[in-house]
Amino acid sequence: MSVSVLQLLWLGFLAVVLIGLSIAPGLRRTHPHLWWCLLGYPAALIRVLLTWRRLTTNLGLAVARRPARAVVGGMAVRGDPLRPVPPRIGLPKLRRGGLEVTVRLHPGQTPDHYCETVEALTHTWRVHSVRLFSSERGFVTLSALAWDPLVAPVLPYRLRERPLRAVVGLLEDGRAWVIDLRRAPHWLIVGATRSGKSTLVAALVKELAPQRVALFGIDLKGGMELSLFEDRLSALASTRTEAARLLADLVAETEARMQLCRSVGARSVWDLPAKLRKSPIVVIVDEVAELYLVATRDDKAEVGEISTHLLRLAQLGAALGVHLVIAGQRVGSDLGPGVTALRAQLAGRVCHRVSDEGTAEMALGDLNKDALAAAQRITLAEQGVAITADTDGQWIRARSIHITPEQARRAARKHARLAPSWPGLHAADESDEGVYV
Ligand SMILES: Nc1ncnc2c1ncn2[C@@H]1O[C@H](COP(=O)(O)OP(=O)(O)OP(=O)(O)O)[C@@H](O)[C@H]1O
Repeated sequence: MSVSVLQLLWLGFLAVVLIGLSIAPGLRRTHPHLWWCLLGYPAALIRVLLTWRRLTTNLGLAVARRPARAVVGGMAVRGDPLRPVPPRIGLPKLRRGGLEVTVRLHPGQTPDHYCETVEALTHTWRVHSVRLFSSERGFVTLSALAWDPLVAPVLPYRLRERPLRAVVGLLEDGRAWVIDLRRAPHWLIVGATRSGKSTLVAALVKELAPQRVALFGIDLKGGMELSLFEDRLSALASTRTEAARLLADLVAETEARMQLCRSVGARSVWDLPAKLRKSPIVVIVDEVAELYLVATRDDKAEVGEISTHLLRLAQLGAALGVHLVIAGQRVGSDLGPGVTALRAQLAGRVCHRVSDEGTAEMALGDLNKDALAAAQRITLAEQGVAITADTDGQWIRARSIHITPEQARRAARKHARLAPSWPGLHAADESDEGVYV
């Protein structure tokens, strides 16, 4: 019996399909991105194209060419069109761990019509999530993610190093999570114990360590957390008195920078001529509530002083290259009016799992109620997961890279020579090492 070429092709095709089906689960577990390119994306593409008409009809997004009303024998009748036309879509594009499809809106439709349908799209396409954005009038882009990238965040690529910018993790939409101090000069990071605050701070310090930045630490838990990076810090305050002194000095430095800018007619340190330019300063405060605790009358005076200094640094610092990163477990309005006033200046926000509503409210309540609800849904098992928002008020789920204390300590030690000496902030070494502003 002779086998025709057609039969051979058919057998070959069958073999490829069977091999594909048998290796798919293992490949998905071990090499999810490869699985997505080879098998997941083609299957999802076929599913999107095959279900589009039925999906949009069921969701009311397909419209009839003719009006739904007609005159029949002198009567106006209204009914469902027989064959509504679905909105036109382009070919779904392959994206890292997902796909993207652009939809042309029917006349009269707005992106809001699609916002309500993302849940249905997620189920029909059998993907982890669907997000929607509109970058061009008359079109919306539906961006689907095949799985939750926050389960095991791996940075897909390295971004170009830019001063005061740190890649600290992954966003839910698959992009890198960047803390950019030029964009949002001051940050508030909150989270209950074991929620991942210190890991995030470690990731931030590890990224800032190779840059020409002066790092300062205030850690009233006896320096337990920030002493890891001591080699790279220009100063570390571990008592409240030391913190008050350090903050007073930093305010004096900020005022000196202001004078300097005024004398040469610059509007910010970034506009200063290169030879006058100063190292940016990043002040990291761990467990901010400790700074505001009042037990005795003497404490009250010191807390008032610290509160004023922090507020001044936050108000003046943005244009003068002085940045605050304030972290804490409990940051509620009960700590005093100074904290609420400070919060207003901290445009960058990160809220991990929190144990009290007041702290989540302090971090996100003034931005978006949805963000607040999303933060309250973070579970105990989701260590490192947080809701983050910066200057544009948009919020998103994110997860920091898991940096161990040892990795952070090693990075600090490696770049210790870049720590400018304080006071005076003289560069510790004059080599070309590090990223310049
Ligand atoms: N991004 C992450 N991915 C995976 N695990 C993480 C992540 N961040 C933190 N963890 C885990 O959570 C543990 C606690 O994290 P971390 O010490 O950063 O919490 P914390 O909020 O600073 O706690 P505390 O306030 O008690 O110091 C870490 O030991 C680590 O095992």
